[in-house]
Amino acid sequence: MAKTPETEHPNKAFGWAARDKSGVLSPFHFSRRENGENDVTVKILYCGVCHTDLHTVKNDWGFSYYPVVPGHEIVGIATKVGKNVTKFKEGDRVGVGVITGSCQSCESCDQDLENYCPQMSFTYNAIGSDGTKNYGGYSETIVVDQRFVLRFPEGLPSDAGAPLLCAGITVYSPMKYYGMTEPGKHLGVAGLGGLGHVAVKIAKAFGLKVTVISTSSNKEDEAINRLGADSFLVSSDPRKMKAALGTMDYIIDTVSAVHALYPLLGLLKVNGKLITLGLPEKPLELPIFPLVLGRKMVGGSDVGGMKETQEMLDFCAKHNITADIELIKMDEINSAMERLAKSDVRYRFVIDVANSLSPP
Ligand SMILES: NC(=O)c1ccc[n+]([C@@H]2O[C@H](COP(=O)([O-])OP(=O)(O)OC[C@H]3O[C@@H](n4cnc5c(N)ncnc54)[C@H](O)[C@@H]3O)[C@@H](O)[C@H]2O)c1
Ligand SMILES: [Zn+2]
Ligand SMILES: [Zn+2]
Repeated sequence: MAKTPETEHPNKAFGWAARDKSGVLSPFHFSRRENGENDVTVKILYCGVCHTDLHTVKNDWGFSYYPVVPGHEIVGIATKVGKNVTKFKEGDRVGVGVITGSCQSCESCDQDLENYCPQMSFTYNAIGSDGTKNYGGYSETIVVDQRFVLRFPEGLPSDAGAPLLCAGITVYSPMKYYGMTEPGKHLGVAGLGGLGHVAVKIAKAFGLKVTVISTSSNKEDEAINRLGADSFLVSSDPRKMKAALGTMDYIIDTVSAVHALYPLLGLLKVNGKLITLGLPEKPLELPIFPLVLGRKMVGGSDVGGMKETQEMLDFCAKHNITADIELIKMDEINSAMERLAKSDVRYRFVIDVANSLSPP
């Protein structure tokens, strides 16, 4: 008889999955592999809700592979460690982020850039190294090779710290790589959602001057008084956009939908850098004139390697950086997804997995 998600591995597992592009999530029985020699089994406590989870359950990119158990901002407790595991012991608080596998021998892996390995596998909606499908953190447990497990620093709370495992590293890594950490330089953050609000906090810890660029003034007060931004620019206000032309050294663009890059490029100084992190379902138009005439750069970045993710967690613990979260129960996920689609969240939903997920 063909193996089903419930019978392909020896250990029973339970989570919530989307079955089709309606994106509606519902209870799902499946199974997890036996804890191998290099593996850590994690009892999941909290899991953040990233916009990538929403893109995937809705099949925005056309490669969703149902059923999908999303979730890649996972904090939990190690309950089993394999005999070759040196980094963790049972009872340790650990994190699991966006990637759970790579070849471990290519040029990227050798440079601690597993995120750019050609054989990198995502935590969900992907095939793992054993040839079976990966299911993410909207579930009770997960089994992960120790290379892809993070030590969760003592000072970080498990719930508000969970979003750092994707949102945190996704904004930290390009800031480091593209040299966007020089104190006093001016950073624009376009899109004030999960990624954007963490970008503001990390940028302030690096000593940057931060301006949030947003389509409306709704979040202005919070951005400045709660998140610590220095100023707020409403992109739908032509007068303010004109006054801000050529004032920014760098921009981090976290917008999740198709949008124009032209106005953002105009905000950059000569030699300015626009780093796009959002993953809209259709290509963006790249205006060449402002790039050429201002020697500007447009770049991208995909999460970060494991070494840098650990560095980011330690940095956030040291600087008391966490996400601003709305804690939800597992059975509130469908309304949370609807609210996320409308940008109605301050600023990241986190599922209280351990206290709200139980098999029916
Ligand atoms: N590069 C990576 O490694 C990586 C990692 C995580 C997420 N992502 C992607 O980044 C994007 C943002 O993720 P998030 O979790 O922060 O999402 P989010 O929904 O929390 O935030 C997105 C922000 O974009 C704004 N926005 C949406 N449409 C807009 C438009 N047309 N114009 C201007 N602003 C608009 C929203 O108001 C919101 O503030 C998603 O596309 C996600 O898939 C990329
Ligand atoms: Zn994510
Ligand atoms: Zn590799």
